[in-house]
Amino acid sequence: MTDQTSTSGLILEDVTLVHGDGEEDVRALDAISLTVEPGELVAVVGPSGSGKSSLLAVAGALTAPTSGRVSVAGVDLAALDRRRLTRLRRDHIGFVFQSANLIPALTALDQVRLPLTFADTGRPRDPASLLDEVGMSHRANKRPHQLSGGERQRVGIARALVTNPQLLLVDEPTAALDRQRSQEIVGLLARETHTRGVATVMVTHDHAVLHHCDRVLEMTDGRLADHTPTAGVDS
Ligand SMILES: Nc1ncnc2c1ncn2[C@@H]1O[C@H](COP(=O)(O)OP(=O)(O)OP(=O)(O)O)[C@@H](O)[C@H]1O
Repeated sequence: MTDQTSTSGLILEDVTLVHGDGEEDVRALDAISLTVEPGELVAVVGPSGSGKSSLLAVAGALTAPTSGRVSVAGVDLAALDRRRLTRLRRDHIGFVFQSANLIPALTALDQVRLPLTFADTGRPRDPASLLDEVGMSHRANKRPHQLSGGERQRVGIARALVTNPQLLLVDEPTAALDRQRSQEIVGLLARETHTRGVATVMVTHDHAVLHHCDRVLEMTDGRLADHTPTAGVDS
C-alpha cells in the first residue's frame, strides 16, 4: 500500500467528529490526539455518551472524522478511497465485540478460518494453532450454542487475530462475563497484544480489568485524558 508514514499502530492527530445537521451538532470527538504503539494495550473508559464508540468507529475506518488525521498501520486514511478503506479494515484491523458475534452454524475452528477466505494478508496465522493459543483447541468442533460466554469470546478474539492485524479494536469484551472470566479474557488480550505486537484499543466499563492495560484513558465529552496510575496528561 502507498501513503506510508513511519509509525504503524494507530495515530490520531487533532481528530474531531461532529454528528448532526448544523442545527443541533454533537461534538462526539473533540480535538483528540492519541498514538497507540504496536504491542500496547490501551483502555478507554468514560461515561455513556462520552464518545467511546465514536473513537472506535473513527479508528476502525468506519467513520471519517470531520477534521484531523487518522493513520492505521502506517497508512493515512484520508488518502484511501472507499474500496481501499474496506481492504485496510479487512486485512489490517481486527474487531472484537461485546458479545462475540459468532455465526451460529459454524464450528469454532471455521469461525476462525472465515476471515482468511476474504482477506489478502501476507502473513496469516494458522487457525488451529491460534485456537490452541486462546485455549480452545479442545472445543474446535463446537458451535456457538455449545460454548460458554467466555469460550465464545475466546473464539471471537482468535477470529480477530487470524489475519495478523496491526490494530485490534475491542468493544466491551467482558460485558457478558463474570469476574473471573473477565480477568481471563482481558489477560488473554494483553498477552496477544504484547507477544504479537498488535496495537490494541479496548473500550470498557469494567474497572477490575484495567491492571492488564498499559495505559488507561478517560473520555469525557469527547476529550481524552490519561488516567493511568502515575501517568501525566496524554492529550
Ligand atoms: N449517528 C449519530 N448521530 C448523532 N449523534 C450521535 C451519533 N452517534 C453518536 N452520537 C452522539 O455522539 C455522542 C457520543 O456517542 P458515543 O456513542 O460515541 O458515546 P459512548 O461513550 O460510546 O456511549 P455508550 O457508553 O453509551 O456506548 C453522544 O452524545 C451521542 O448521542
